[in-house]
Amino acid sequence: MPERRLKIKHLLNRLSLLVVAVTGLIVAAILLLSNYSAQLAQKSEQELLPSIHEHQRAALNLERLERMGDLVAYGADLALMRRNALAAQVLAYQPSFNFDPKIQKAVRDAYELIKALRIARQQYLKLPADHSDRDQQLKLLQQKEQVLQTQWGEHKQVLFELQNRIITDATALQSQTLQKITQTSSRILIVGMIGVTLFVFVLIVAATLLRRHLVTPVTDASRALLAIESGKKYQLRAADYDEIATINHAVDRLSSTMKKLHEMATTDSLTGCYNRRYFMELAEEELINAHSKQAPLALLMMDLDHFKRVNDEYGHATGDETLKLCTQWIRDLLPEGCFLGRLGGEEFAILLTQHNSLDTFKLAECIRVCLSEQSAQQTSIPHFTVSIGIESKCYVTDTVDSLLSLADKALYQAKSSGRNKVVVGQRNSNTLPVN
Ligand SMILES: Nc1nc2c(ncn2[C@@H]2O[C@H](COP(=O)(O)OP(=O)(O)OP(=O)(O)O)[C@@H](O)[C@H]2O)c(=O)[nH]1
Repeated sequence: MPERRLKIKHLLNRLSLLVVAVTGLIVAAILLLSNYSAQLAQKSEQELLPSIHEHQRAALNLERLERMGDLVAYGADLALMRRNALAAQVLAYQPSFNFDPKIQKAVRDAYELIKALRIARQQYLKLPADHSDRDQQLKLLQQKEQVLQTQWGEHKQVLFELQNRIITDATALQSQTLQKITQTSSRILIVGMIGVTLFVFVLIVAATLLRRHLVTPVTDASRALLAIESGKKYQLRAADYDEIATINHAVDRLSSTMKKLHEMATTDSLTGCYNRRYFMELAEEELINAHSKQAPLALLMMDLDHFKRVNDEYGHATGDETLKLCTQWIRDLLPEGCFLGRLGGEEFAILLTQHNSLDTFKLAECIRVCLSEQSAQQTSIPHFTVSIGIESKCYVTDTVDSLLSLADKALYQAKSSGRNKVVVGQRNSNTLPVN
């Protein structure tokens, strides 16, 4: 049953939804706070500011009342006293003190005192010169005036304290308003900062998810394609999304197709060893390598003796089986760094790297003897022998073709001198071990 995966568009939809939701929340929070701040400012303007102004006005009026009282209590001009007493009356009964009954009472008491003081002063100043008991009356009026002045002095103190309280209250109201506005501004700032942080966080989460589920798998797939192109190994992680799974599946199929194609292009279908074209390519590379590193390199040409007879006497199928077993046994004998190629028919070539001449000769002998022995023991095929010609790289001018041609000549010699032999090429034969 195929695994059920989400499509990439679902991932993108979810991420978009997340970003939109978070942005909406942040905008809503900022709008709410801004609205609250605006309301607060409006409230301050409508309620607190008039109240502050009322307090400031009351404080000023109290000061004016004190000055008026002083003019009445200690003045000598009756007209001026009368005007001030009238003004004090107007002031005492105006609504600017209504916000506090205690102040209202103190102001009205002040007016009553001012009124009493004006009457006492008037009586004192207007006492007729021919009054029968003038001295006595003056003394009494003076005493009364003094009592009232003392009372006025005490009441002025009360008014002064009230004035101070009003100013303190007004200042408190002012700072309270400012504090509220500052608090709201700070809240807006904090919410804004939290919002921006949240938004950045959501963006990071979105980027991480996109990277994990989209960018990395696509990058991996592209790396895998490059690896397939250069014949290297690759590894793909399990896909979380449908489209990525499809890409990974296509990459795997491409890889196995490429492997099959490469195998078909490089190997011989009957024996599984390298075909002539690929063997020649490998030999070219190894020869260049050996030249640059001054390393030894040898070529062996091997041919099955009288193979035609095998086909003729046992049939083509047995001939094929013989070729298969022959290559299998040779492969088992070859050390690391050696390549076996089927050049055609029953003719094989072996490329040996990192082998000196003696080792090469020994290996060729070993192959010859082993094949003969193993085929003798094998019941499914007839006994067979092989002839081998060897040629080693001697000069920088040596090419794969020239080495093959020289090894072929050595093989021809092996055949013509009786078969089942290893013959070293003429260039190396006088100094066996070769090279
Ligand atoms: N069964 C089978 N036979 C093949 C194949 N390729 C070539 N041959 C046979 O190999 C034989 C080669 O014979 P020859 O070239 O005359 O040489 P030989 O009989 O081995 O004799 P010498 O090489 O001189 O020892 C031919 O009969 C080819 O038909 C193959 O893929 N399968």
